[in-house]
Amino acid sequence: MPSLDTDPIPSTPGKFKIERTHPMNRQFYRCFSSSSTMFLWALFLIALTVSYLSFQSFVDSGSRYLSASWGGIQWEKQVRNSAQIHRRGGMAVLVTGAGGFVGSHVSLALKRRGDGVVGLDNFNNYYDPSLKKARKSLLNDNGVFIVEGDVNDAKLLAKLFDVVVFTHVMHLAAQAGVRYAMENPQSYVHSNIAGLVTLLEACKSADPQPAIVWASSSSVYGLNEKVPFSELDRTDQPASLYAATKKAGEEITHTYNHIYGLSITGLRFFTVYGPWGRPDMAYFSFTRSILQGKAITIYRGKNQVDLARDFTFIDDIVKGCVGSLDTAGKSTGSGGKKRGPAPYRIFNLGNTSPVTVPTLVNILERHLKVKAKRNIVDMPGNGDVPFTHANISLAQRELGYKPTTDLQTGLKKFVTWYLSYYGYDHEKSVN
Ligand SMILES: O=C(O)[C@H]1O[C@H](OP(=O)(O)OP(=O)(O)OC[C@H]2O[C@@H](n3ccc(=O)[nH]c3=O)[C@H](O)[C@@H]2O)[C@H](O)[C@@H](O)[C@H]1O
Repeated sequence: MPSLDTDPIPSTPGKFKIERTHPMNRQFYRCFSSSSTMFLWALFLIALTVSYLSFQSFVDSGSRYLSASWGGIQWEKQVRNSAQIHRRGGMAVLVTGAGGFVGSHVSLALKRRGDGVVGLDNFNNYYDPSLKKARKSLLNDNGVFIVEGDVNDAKLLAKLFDVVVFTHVMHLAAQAGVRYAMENPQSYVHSNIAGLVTLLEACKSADPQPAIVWASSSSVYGLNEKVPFSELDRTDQPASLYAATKKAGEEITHTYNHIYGLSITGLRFFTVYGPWGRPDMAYFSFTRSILQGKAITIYRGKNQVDLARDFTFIDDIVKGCVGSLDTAGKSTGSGGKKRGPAPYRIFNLGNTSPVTVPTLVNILERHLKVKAKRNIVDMPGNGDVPFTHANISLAQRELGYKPTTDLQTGLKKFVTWYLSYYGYDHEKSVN
């Protein structure tokens, strides 16, 4: 029999370090040599662990209670007021990502026509949170209350559905950005997969169930080369993790439609731009750099072909979102049980006229009256696709969707907003 003093032999050399037994350790081993002492020690350790764990859970629940930014009578009153419907046949809509670019515009449009709107946003710092807070304050001035919280917070969602009978959910909260997925892949799983499932679980259990309209993405077309992209084209070749999570969202929502009777409409947005936009997007960051006199990097595709996007103006996208809410059929389930088939729809929301990135820069130069310093580089393998181009006939037919703003006009509106928001103090225009 090997004694306690014998060195253990590692099964995989190098996996753990062999410690020479210290004289102090010998005493420690002797302590355990009698079985009754060992039993007492074990009891003591168990008691210690149990009291530590209960203390931890007390601290956790206490701090959650103290730091929770939602709950309470006043909070519920704000939520109810915001959800008030002020037109006949109006809807009560929960807008997730309401502090975001598309979310803030859609919330305002719904509120202005008399629908009830409650926002939800976690105000994360993917880009300058002060821009999100400024959107929040604009919405607040227009009677839209944004709850600060995450779509992964099932308790918060349950509470919201408890306080308000939402007829619709406009789900826009997401981790956006194609190239950032290589830097922070987990954030895409957290928001676009886990967050989506948490939200669908809440919607499935709500009684009555709301109809759901949510943001998919043009990026699901990935390496598809058939143009223009139609909803029937293949979407099984994503070029980025962002695209893959959006594609997964389309499959996940299909499951909830199939099993629980949730009414689902997925919208494939094509590179949305405009006032109050996202600072991480090319048109926005180019504007900032041009004004600051910094060089901009323009990616170029294979064989020196310019990249192109079907840039779509925010007002057109808002019309598509509102049209989707207006035409969404009802969910059929209740109490988590399906009572019959419910609609499952997917639409492209694009502009149908792709423009190359260098042309986008030319337009910005004209509007800003400043020459850009261009640094043209080959497109790195970072998830980008060479071009996008939407076929919108389905959305035209079913939603009455008809984009009316060309890139020239839309960028003019963006630049006007940019200069009024950031002024000419270019140092202020941080990311
Ligand atoms: O339709 C979508 O579903 C997506 O649209 C948007 O993605 P993209 O179409 O990639 O927009 P965006 O980043 O503005 O790059 C535009 C062009 O500029 C090029 N580009 C970009 C940056 C740069 O420094 N240089 C450059 O040439 C770049 O190579 C590209 O050709 C949303 O961000 C995304 O969240 C998602 O909603």
